[in-house]
Amino acid sequence: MRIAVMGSGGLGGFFGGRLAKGGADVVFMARGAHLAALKATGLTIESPEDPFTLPAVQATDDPATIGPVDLVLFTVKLWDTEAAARAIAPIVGPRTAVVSLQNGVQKDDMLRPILGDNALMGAIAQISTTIARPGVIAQTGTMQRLVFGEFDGARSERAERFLAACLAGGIKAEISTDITREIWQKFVFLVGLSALTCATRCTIGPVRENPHTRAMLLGVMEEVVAVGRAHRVAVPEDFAAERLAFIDTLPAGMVASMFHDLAAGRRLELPWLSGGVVDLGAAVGVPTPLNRAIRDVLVLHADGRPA
Ligand SMILES: NC(=O)C1=CN([C@@H]2O[C@H](COP(=O)(O)OP(=O)(O)OC[C@H]3O[C@@H](n4cnc5c(N)ncnc54)[C@H](OP(=O)(O)O)[C@@H]3O)[C@@H](O)[C@H]2O)C=CC1
Ligand SMILES: CC(C)(CO)C(=O)C(=O)O
Repeated sequence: MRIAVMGSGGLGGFFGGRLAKGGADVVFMARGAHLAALKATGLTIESPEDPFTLPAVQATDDPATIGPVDLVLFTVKLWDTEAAARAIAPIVGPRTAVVSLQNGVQKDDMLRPILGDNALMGAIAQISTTIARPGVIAQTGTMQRLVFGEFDGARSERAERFLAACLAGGIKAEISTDITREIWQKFVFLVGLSALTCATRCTIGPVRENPHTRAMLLGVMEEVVAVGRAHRVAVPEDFAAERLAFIDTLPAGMVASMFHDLAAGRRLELPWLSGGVVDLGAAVGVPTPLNRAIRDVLVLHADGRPA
């Protein structure tokens, strides 16, 4: 299976690396020092479970040199979505699947006008990875899971082929027949985790212990559930409470990726997380005061560290 990774950072580098290790024909799209290192010394995955190095990988910043592929793993940060989608036009043929592992529930609607309905397959990724240094991806913890599927629920041949490639590479992967619900359910958890860890500058341990922050965490997630249900997504009504129980099982030191971005003074995906909840809530008349407050206290950091 010929696979191109658009944005070979924490997420794309990790999953693209595992797919290549499993025998897929993978080309990595990257830029800057990371691209130079991939070309010079290959790709290294630092992982507590299964570290490995691929000493030589195909890497480029020019999609025109790749030719049409079977599947594009789309893994740029959300603010790069439109530009990266336009850049991959030369490698998307009539049967190419484009699988966005990005966070949030708006990513596929951002891609659809550029790439068309047929190209898109829905997906979520559960993992914690980052570019440790050029050419090197570091995984925190051992959680790694991909869930993907066609938006119409069909178990398509391209989804089955991708599943086989994932499993060959040691990726814990599965096909979902209700991928829209999966994407929203991950969104409920991610918005809660990112909102509360960023607003408090604390890990999830103290957030879930304190009655005030615990109530706010639950309230933030309840708003996401209400917005999803108003958008006719079959998220169970009590899903926020269920996620809170799940959060109680997580390591106390866990934070969201947006917390790392905030701590490092990098740009934030806030407009598509709590900000996305506010916008999507407004579109269907569902009030989202807690997510609005989170968005409004973090907004000064959304473009990176304020001067
Ligand atoms: N990392 C994780 O653990 C998880 C991340 N996600 C989501 O996945 C998405 C990606 O996150 P993550 O992997 O952490 O981000 P990274 O910043 O680590 O990786 C994105 C990479 O894409 C590169 N890039 C952007 N545009 C282009 C382009 N046109 N051509 C070539 N390369 C390009 C960036 O380069 P440059 O640095 O130069 O901009 C960067 O190296 C986000 O939506 C995130 O929320 C979801 C689950 C877990
Ligand atoms: C919650 C988590 C770690 C799950 O993959 C995530 O997606 C993020 O923090 O961006």
